[in-house]
Order: sequence, then structure tokens, then C-alpha cells
Amino acid sequence: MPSLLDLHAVDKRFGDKLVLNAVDLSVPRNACVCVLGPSGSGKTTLLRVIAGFEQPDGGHLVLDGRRIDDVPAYRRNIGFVFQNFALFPHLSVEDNVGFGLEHRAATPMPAAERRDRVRAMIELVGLSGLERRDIAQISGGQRQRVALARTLVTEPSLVLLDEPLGALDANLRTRMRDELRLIRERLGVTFLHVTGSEAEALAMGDTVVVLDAGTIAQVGDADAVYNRPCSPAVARFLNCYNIFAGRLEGEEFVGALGRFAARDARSAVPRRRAESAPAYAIRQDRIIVRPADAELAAGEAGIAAVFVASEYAGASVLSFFRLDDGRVVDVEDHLSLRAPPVYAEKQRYRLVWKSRDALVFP
Ligand SMILES: Nc1ncnc2c1ncn2[C@@H]1O[C@H](COP(=O)(O)OP(=O)(O)OP(=O)(O)O)[C@@H](O)[C@H]1O
Repeated sequence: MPSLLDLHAVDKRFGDKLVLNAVDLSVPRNACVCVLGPSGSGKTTLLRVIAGFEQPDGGHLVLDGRRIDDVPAYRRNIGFVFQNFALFPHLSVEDNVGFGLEHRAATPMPAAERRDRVRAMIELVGLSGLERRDIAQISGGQRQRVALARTLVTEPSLVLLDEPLGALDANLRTRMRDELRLIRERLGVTFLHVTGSEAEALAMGDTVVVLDAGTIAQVGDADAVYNRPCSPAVARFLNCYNIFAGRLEGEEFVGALGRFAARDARSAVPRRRAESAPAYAIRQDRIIVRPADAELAAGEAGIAAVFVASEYAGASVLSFFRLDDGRVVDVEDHLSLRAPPVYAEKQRYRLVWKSRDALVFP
């Protein structure tokens, strides 16, 4: 089936700065595509260009088989959910949700039909009973739902969400992630969601797109992006890899940490970015902590390090080890797999991993 939205070589400049650089992107119908990128990578600009709030400086956009470059924002049938929700504080929940319908550019809708649509949408996002409340009298999570309902009630073909969970506290964010997914699936609408949170992108995206300084660095499902980041930069955004610099010498990766076999490491990493320096990456949860004098088995690599501290992170414990050159290596122990680790402070250990679990970026 043809995609709902296609961007072809889209550029956007602000002054001298190329903020979007030849962006090619396909958004399938009835899917959630999450764009993950650090602050300043161009996520909001990408959404604003798609919505029609900004004009691209190059390339073109196709929505539902139709070029939309010259279509004004209000006629694109694209919804936008802003990070700060942008609700009207002096209006009730119901009036906020109804606002979009009331001010439609096309023919006005009869009042009774409008009311039914608003009520149905309020029910869908789980806010029945709060219709008459002012925005100031509801919680952050409820405001989030109002913002979503206000966008969805106009039946857009595509909904753009700009860090929609960024204003919520951590607990609520996790709950709303599931809620958003369920609502999207129920309506069969397409979401293009941008976020700086790798957890959010991996949990919500049927497709995850990694944006690095205005360029698409990788596109894949969550599993592919998480397990096979295509560059050190992507691995860094994922926040779950220890990354070491060095160079490839024959079948070994050589760096300040020593020499590691790269032959059976997963060195066939796709598409090396021309500007990225060689690197060796090992996921935090692939490292096993052994006594300092433990021997390495065949196919294993390891380094000596001193335990510094641990911190609980919900279902896992993150432990920090200092290497001889001062750098810190993070080790993650999933509590579903192992008992909580007990490491002695300032004690020396050997951090061990299977060479084949390492990623080598030549
Ligand atoms: N209207 C503008 N005029 C000039 N520069 C801009 C404008 N809007 C954005 N920029 C610049 O473009 C770059 C990308 O900004 P953008 O807001 O798209 O990034 P982002 O990935 O959404 O960041 P964040 O996660 O911090 O919101 C930044 O360097 C920003 O300063």
C-alpha cells in the first residue's frame, strides 16, 4: 500500500544553518512512526515543515498521493499536538475539544452533531465526567488527553506529536505511552511522534527514525535500531551502550582500553557514516562482572575496572565502574534475570562480555 506521507530530499535552513538536510522519510498508513533525536537535531522543525508552518528550502512533500508544498497549513488535514498542550485555560474540557470543530475552515457543522462528536472523543480518551471542568482544574495527564482529543476530533489523516509526554512526570509518562498507543490503534489514525527519549521511541514506534543533526541516520523497527545501531552517534542516543574510540587493525580493534578481537564481533554494521570515527560499542546489559583474577573464556573480551556505585532504575540496577584511565563504564543488571548485584566499593573487578556481542564501527 502506498505510504500516507512521503518526504523527498527536504531541506530547511535558518540563516546559514542547514537544520534539515535532504530528509527522505516515508510514513505508512495506520502506523506510529517515532522520530528520535537529541535536542537541536531538527525534530520540531521537521514537524513544522510537514504541518505547513514552515516552508522547506528544497525537496517536496506528498500526502495521500498529493503534493502539499503549496497547500496552506489549515488545508492539509494534519493535526498537531504540542508539547505544552496549548490549551485555552479559560475554556472547559468540552469547549477546548470542540474548538477545532467550531472553527473549521470548511462548512460549519450542526451544533448537535458537533456536540455528539466532542462527547464521543472525550469518552474515547477517558475523560467522561470532566466535560465541564476548566483546564486549570484537571491534572497534567488529563490535559494531555484533552490536547489529543482536540486534535483527533477533527479527524486528521495524520497527527504530528511534538514530545507529547515531555511535560508529564515519569510515572504518568509511562502510562500515557500505553494510552496513546491504544487510542491510536482504536482509531486507526497515523501518528508521527518526535521525542528525545529513546525509551519512548522504542516503546511506541512501529518504526523508529533516528535524526542526527538534521540528517536521517537510521530507520528501522525498535529491535533493529536498539540491537544494530548503524553508527556510534545512534548508539550514543540510545543511552544503553558503552562506546570506546580506537581503530581497526586487521581482526582486532585497538584503543586506549587494549586490543579486542573484532573478527567475530558483529562488525558487519550497516552503513558507516563518513564522518564518524571508528568505535567499539558494548551494551550495558551484555557485560558480566567477574572477580579481578577471573580468566577469560574463548570468545570473551574483558577489562579491569573499580566499582564506584550502583543505582536502582526500576526493573534493573545500573552500576558504574571506573577504568584505569578514569573513564566510567556502565553495567546494567536486569532484576528479572539476576538477583540484585552486590559489588564492593573501590574493589577491582573484571568486566567481561562475549566478543560477538560487541559492535564494531570501522
Ligand atoms: N525559527 C528559527 N530560527 C532560527 N533557528 C531556528 C529556528 N527554529 C529552530 N532553529 C534552530 O534549528 C535547530 C533545530 O531546532 P529544532 O527545534 O527543530 O530541534 P529539536 O530537535 O526539536 O530540539 P528540542 O528537542 O530541543 O526541541 C536548532 O539549532 C535551533 O536553534
